[in-house]
Amino acid sequence: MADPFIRVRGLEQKFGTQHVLRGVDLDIIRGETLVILGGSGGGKSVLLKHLPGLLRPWRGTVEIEGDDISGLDERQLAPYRRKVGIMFQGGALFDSMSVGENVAFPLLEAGERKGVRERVAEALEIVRLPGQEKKMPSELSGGMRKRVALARAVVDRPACVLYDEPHAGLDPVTADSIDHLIKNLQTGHGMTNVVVTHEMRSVFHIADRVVFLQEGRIHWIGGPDELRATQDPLLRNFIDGNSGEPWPGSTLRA
Ligand SMILES: Nc1ncnc2c1ncn2[C@@H]1O[C@H](COP(=O)(O)OP(=O)(O)OP(=O)(O)O)[C@@H](O)[C@H]1O
Repeated sequence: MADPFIRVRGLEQKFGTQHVLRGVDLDIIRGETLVILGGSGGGKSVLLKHLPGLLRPWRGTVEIEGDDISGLDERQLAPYRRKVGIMFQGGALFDSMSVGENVAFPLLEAGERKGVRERVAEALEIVRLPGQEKKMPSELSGGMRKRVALARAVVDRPACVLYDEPHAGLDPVTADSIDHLIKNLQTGHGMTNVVVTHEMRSVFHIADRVVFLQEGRIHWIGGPDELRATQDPLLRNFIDGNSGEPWPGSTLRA
């Protein structure tokens, strides 16, 4: 098996009585783009948050490059978090800060003082927003906000980037441009990508492997071609966007 950058074993998460993750085993291979699919509320975002230690496992372990991070405190987690950038759901920019200040934020948090301006400029180049440092988030379109969020996720040159629904709220063309950026980070910059999305078009464009999470467990894992051909009823309905409910008048047509 190829070299895993992140290894998840027996991961379980409970919130009160709600058992959200019920034993997830997953290897995230260095340099791949892994897409996580699944129904709403199935635990995709919770799984994503475990990867850089933003949540502590109820049971099980998460390893980054062979080191078990599941028992570490915030200070001990800091070097691992620098290896794993996150583009949060909705972009989550600080509205009172300029684009440049937003992108610089993780570097300043990590105590970096030298070369910050250059690295911010480089990150904005990568997301194809060069020279936009002075703009305020309120002046940006939804797609541009996502790009700024992506620049912030990669400014510290992480080995791996996590994306929580990067296409949410975008038109198909803008969503496609985000896919190009994601793929370019993998092929041009050697990054490992883990993407939670509902966009099937994007899955077939960017994924090397796909994981389908169902009720807190991995129901299916495979490549995009296997996904296209699958006869698994759960996956078929998901791919075809079929809830199984009848349409009004459908009996008349039958
Ligand atoms: N911090 C938390 N405290 C309590 N419950 C939580 C917490 N985070 C998530 N949950 C619950 O865990 C379940 C799974 O949430 P999660 O956000 O991972 O779903 P998801 O698969 O990403 O869904 P969606 O596609 O709708 O975003 C939900 O029922 C959610 O309410």
